[in-house]
Parts: sequence; structure tokens; C-alpha cells
Amino acid sequence: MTARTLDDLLADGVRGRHVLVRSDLNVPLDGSTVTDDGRVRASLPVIQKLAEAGARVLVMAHLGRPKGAPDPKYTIKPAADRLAELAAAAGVTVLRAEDTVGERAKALAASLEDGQVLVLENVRFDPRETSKDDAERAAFARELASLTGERGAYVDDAFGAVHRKHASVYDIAGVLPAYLGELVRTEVEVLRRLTDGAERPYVVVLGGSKVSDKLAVIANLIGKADKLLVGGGMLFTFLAAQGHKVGASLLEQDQIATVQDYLDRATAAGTEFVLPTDVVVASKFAADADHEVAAADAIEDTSFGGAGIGLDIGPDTAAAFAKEIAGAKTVFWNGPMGVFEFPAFAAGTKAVAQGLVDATAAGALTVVGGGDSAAAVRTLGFDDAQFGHISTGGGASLEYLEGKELPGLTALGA
Ligand SMILES: Nc1ncnc2c1ncn2[C@@H]1O[C@H](COP(=O)(O)OP(=O)(O)O)[C@@H](O)[C@H]1O
Ligand SMILES: O=C(OP(=O)(O)O)[C@H](O)COP(=O)(O)O
Repeated sequence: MTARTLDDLLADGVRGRHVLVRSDLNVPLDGSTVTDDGRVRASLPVIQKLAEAGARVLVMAHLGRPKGAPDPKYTIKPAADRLAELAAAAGVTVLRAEDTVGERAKALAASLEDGQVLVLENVRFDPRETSKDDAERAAFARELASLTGERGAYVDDAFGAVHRKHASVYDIAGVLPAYLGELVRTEVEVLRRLTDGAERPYVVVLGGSKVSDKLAVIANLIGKADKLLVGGGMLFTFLAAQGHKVGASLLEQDQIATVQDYLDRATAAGTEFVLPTDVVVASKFAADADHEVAAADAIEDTSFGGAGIGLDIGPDTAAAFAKEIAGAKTVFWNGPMGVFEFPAFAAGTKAVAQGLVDATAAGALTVVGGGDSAAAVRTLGFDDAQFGHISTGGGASLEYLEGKELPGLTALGA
């Protein structure tokens, strides 16, 4: 990597300078309660180092996918409050602005003292952050940069967002002197071990709910991984591609033909898709929903008929997935197997996590990627140390593994 790093910036001296840090504070929430603070903890070291070196740190981050306008549901406040608690324990003061580049953010940024931190409101409250129009994004990046005054600098530490061509990730690096944060550096170093001659068998486990994002990624994993295990919300598009009915489960109707093509191409490319043979079907999307196990080709034969929703892989599938994982030498897992937030639908995710733990103990390199996947393993009672690496980025890791150019890294020359 040739990009300038945090150490270079610290060596240049940051006392009294405003440093804009892009962090990934996109934490899972239950109402306004942070249910897993892993991303906040992972973001703290860089923020703390800069503050301790006397920088005036401006943290910019997104939370969820608001529609380009302020929305109280997606305020950064819960994540910022957690950051403030953790930083206070280290003697660092964290303030929060109620807007992103508005009058309040400007005033607070201007009055920030050396060693203090200001968290800006969700960058996605401004439609220019994610705009497809280069000029709009660049204008927003300039506004963010203007908060730094003279001698400002930018640090990209948001690994989970490096695959996004967004103003605070990509365009900003063309406006301010840009440096690579330590979290991004560490994550990339680990993932590189999965791309440079991964030991075989190499198993990739995919699930979660960002189905269309992840289906696009699979195309390039065919031929790279030995086995692709498919669970979570995306499994229903696979079942539909095999001609099965999926009731009211999550389904990307317009991706069925693409998935059929994946299934057709995989064998010749040396990759085997391992699809669920059974699923847990629920009467509704709720923690207390009635549920039954159904064969993957008979989802509409439960007592819920066509209204049944698949919320987890079934027990046979969970056991089969765990066995495949335990026999692997390299495992990458992104996306929960079911709606693990509801205990009745967490068994598949737990079995896969246990499979990775067993594989790790047997000497395999195991990586868990993604905000919700990391949250899942922790809330299900596993410990970070039982896995090779827990990455803060799901989509970002997947895109790195498939060899795609990541805008957040390209912008820094990394
Ligand atoms: N069958 C399913 N139907 C609906 N949502 C699901 C299903 N399986 C998993 N999920 C949901 O997927 C979410 C995580 O997806 P995603 O954001 O793609 O993962 P990550 O953050 O690890 O990349 C979880 O909140 C989980 O409840
Ligand atoms: O949660 C994230 O990614 P992930 O779910 O793939 O781990 C990142 O914060 C990026 O969020 P985005 O997928 O809304 O751009």
C-alpha cells in the first residue's frame, strides 16, 4: 500500500489542526439502544490517538439508509453517545452536532478545543452524500472539508464503507490531504490472506438481508471459493430459481434469472453451491410467531400456506452447513442465516458460528464480516477470540474478496 497513513499524519503533527475522520458507526439498534457496539469500539483507537496528539477531531459517519433527508429514526446520536462514553473512560471529550454541515456543526467545529472530538449528524441526511452526480458529491465533500478551516486533513477509517463511492468516503480525499486509518489497514491486511492463495477447501457462507447487494457479489466468487453456502434472506431467491415456491419470504423477483445463471455456471467453474434442504417457516415476522420446519421445496405446505415467511435455515441444513465449515481450511462468513434477533430463529446462525469456532480450533483461517454478523456472534454468546478475525465490513469484505476496486481505497492510492 502506498497511501499515506495515520502514522504519517501524526508525524507531520496535528496539534491545533482539524482532522476529519470517516468512521463506520453504523451500529445495530433496538429503538435507540445500541445492541452491539463493536463498530464504535473499533473506531475509537484512531479517534483517541488523534485527540491525544492534540487534534480537533471531526467524526463523520452514517447510520442506516435514510432517504437523503433528516430522519430522527436514523440520528447518529445513539452511536455518538456510546462513543462519548467509551472515550470519556480514556479522558477524551466527545461533543455532537445536531446537523452535518449546517450552522450548528460549523459553530461547534470552530470552537472545538485541541484534543476534543465532534461527531457530525448522519452524513446520509444530505442527499449529496450518496448522489450519483459527481458534481453534487464533490460540492458536499467541499462543505465537509470547509469545517476544518486551514491545514485540515482527512483520515479514512471506515472499513465497512470503503466500497461506497460516497462524498465522505471517496470525494473528500480529493479535497483534503488524505490518510489511511489503522482499522482500514488492519482489515485489508487480514483479507489479503484470503485472496493470496487461500488454503483449500475455501468455504464462503452468505446470508443476511441486503440481498440485491450480495447477489451481485456472488458472480465473482464463483470459481474462487470451493463451496458457497447460502442462507439468510437470499436463500429464497435461490429456491425460487430452482422452481420452488417461497410463500411470503424475502424474494428478489428480478434476480431469479441471474441466480439461475449462477447455478448453471458454478459446477463448470469448480464451485459448489450448498443450498438449504429445510427452512423454519413462521406465520408472521415477529419474535413470538408460530413456526414450523418445512422442506425447502415445500414452504407453502405448512399450516400458514402461502403466507408463511422463512426466517431461518432448518435443523438439517444447519447441521450440514456446520459440517462443511468444520472441514474447511479457509472460511469467510457474511450475513446471519436467519432473523437471529428473535431467539426462535437464531439456531441456524448459532450453528454456523459454532462451525467457524470449531474450524478455527482445528487451525483454519476464519473471518466473520459485517455489522450484523459480528453482532450476531457476540449476542449469541461467542467471543471475538474464538474466530480468526471479525471484520467490521460485510459488503466491503465481500467486494474486496471478489477483487473489485474499492472507491474508498482507490481515492487514497491504497
Ligand atoms: N430469512 C430472513 N428474512 C429476513 N431477514 C433476514 C433473514 N435472515 C437474516 N435476516 C436479517 O439479515 C440482517 C443482517 O443482514 P446484513 O445487513 O446483510 O448483514 P451484515 O450486516 O452482517 O452484512 C439481520 O438483521 C437478520 O435479521
Ligand atoms: O453496515 C454496513 O455494511 P454491511 O452490512 O455490509 O456490514 C456499512 O456500514 C455500510 O452500510 P451500507 O451497506 O448501508 O452502505
